[in-house]
Amino acid sequence: MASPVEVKKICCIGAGYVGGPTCAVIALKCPHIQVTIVDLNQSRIDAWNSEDFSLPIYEPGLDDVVKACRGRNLFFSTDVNKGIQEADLIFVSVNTPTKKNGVGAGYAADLNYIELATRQIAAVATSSKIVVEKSTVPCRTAESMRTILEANSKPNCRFDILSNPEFLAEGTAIDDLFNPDRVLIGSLQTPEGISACASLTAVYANWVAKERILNVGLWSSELTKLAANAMLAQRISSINALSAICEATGANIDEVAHAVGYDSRVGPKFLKASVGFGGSCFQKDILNLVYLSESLHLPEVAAYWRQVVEMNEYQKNRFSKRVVDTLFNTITGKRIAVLGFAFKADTGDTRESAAITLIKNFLNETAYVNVYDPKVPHEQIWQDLQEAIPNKPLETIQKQVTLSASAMDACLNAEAVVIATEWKEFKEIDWQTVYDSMKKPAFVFDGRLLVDADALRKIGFKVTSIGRGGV
Ligand SMILES: NC(=O)c1ccc[n+]([C@@H]2O[C@H](COP(=O)([O-])OP(=O)(O)OC[C@H]3O[C@@H](n4cnc5c(N)ncnc54)[C@H](O)[C@@H]3O)[C@@H](O)[C@H]2O)c1
Ligand SMILES: O=c1ccn([C@@H]2O[C@H](COP(=O)(O)OP(=O)(O)O[C@H]3O[C@H](CO)[C@@H](O)[C@H](O)[C@H]3O)[C@@H](O)[C@H]2O)c(=O)[nH]1
Repeated sequence: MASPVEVKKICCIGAGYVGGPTCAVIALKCPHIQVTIVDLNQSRIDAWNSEDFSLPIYEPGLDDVVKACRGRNLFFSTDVNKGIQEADLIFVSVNTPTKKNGVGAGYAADLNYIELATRQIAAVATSSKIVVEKSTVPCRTAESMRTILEANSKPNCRFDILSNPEFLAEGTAIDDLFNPDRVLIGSLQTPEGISACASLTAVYANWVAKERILNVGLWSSELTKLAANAMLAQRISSINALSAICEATGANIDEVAHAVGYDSRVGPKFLKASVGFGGSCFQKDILNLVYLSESLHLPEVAAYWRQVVEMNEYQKNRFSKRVVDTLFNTITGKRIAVLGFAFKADTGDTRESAAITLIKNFLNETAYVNVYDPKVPHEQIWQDLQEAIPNKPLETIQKQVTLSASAMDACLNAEAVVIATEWKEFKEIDWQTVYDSMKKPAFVFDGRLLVDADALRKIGFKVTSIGRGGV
């Protein structure tokens, strides 16, 4: 094996939900390494550099990490070329959304941002680099990156490509990065590939135990990321499918999940029934896996994974329908308070949030909707609703939707409260005051199994929870 390069300067291309927190934590844990995070988006970089630390993403504990190292060994910049030129190791952490047009539209990952970043590395690098795929990509993307880099490299520039997918979850990103279940590094099993892998392993070894750093082949690493997300999402769709049976039979999904999860072969995590999973990753990565399976002429495999996403759509629509059915089969002209807009608690991210589908369905039934979320900016909510309902002008949507300043405000004069995100503050609301301010009968629909349904019933609410008999 060639002796591994000691990494002294890291550049991360993409200052988003992954690049920002991941590389900020590397800077914190490796004070001897200079870390520069670059992005084309000027306003995002300005926010990362803002004096009052109003960072572009909300993530508990992130501001402390950035405060500890920004200006010391952590830098944010729009000068992508300089970042590339100076680094020994480059993380490519750009977005890989689902393709909207062309071959594979609606399923395949859009690799345009990966390709542009790779071409930029090839064009401006004047010394050898280790290039690390951090973004989630289809299996064998590293091969395309290598072809682009090798076809465009200058003399004496060598590029070694690694796959190092990220497993952090939003809302717990800092904790996940401090104490990862595992760090996965995929490399070609050549002397150079193994040496590059050793260089990156040495970076993580500053704070991650060696036995948690897994070294595998490149393609296994790329596929593991898709597989991990598919299997996590599959658990949620499985428990959500069972929640429908619970509602029809009088069984209680929390009791079923608890008892099933007690089996050590199953385990208790990711068995919380909900109004449906959201987030930028699960749906995108499963559709990516579906596309991969179809491209490999494995239609049964594709159908198997597609069903996980279909079950999720069913769950969101089934929940909205239960709201309408319970409110005497019509919500026309009725006011519904939707508590939570983020796809999960402790994040301001709304990508693929179940709340968007619920609100769209309520507006379709010509209801009025009050929305409150403690972290999602109002412009984001308008943007998401406009994208979800492209056939209605924003002004029309705004006639039906009010953005409220608090949960209490949202519930005022409403006929029903729908809990779409499991923010802790919704558990702690003064529900008696909410009840007093609502129209009667006052309904609560708990899409997150968050509140104490029996306590609310004692106040007078009619309560319907996912996976339980209602009212
Ligand atoms: N969000 C998560 O929790 C999460 C977790 C694990 C993996 N991932 C994966 O990580 C990748 C990034 O996700 P994200 O949520 O951070 O995306 P994001 O959209 O928040 O950030 C991506 C950033 O890359 C920038 N960018 C794109 N092309 C660029 C270029 N050529 N040069 C410089 N900057 C460029 C964009 O401006 C954007 O700010 C995706 O592949 C995603 O699937 C995301
Ligand atoms: O028991 C559960 C667990 C989660 N969810 C929902 O599932 C979605 C995703 O939650 P979570 O996985 O916690 O957040 P993400 O930030 O989307 O993280 C997932 O996606 C990331 C991006 O690929 C991966 O890195 C993480 O490992 C993976 O957990 C959210 O809407 C949750 O509310 C449930 O409904 N029930």
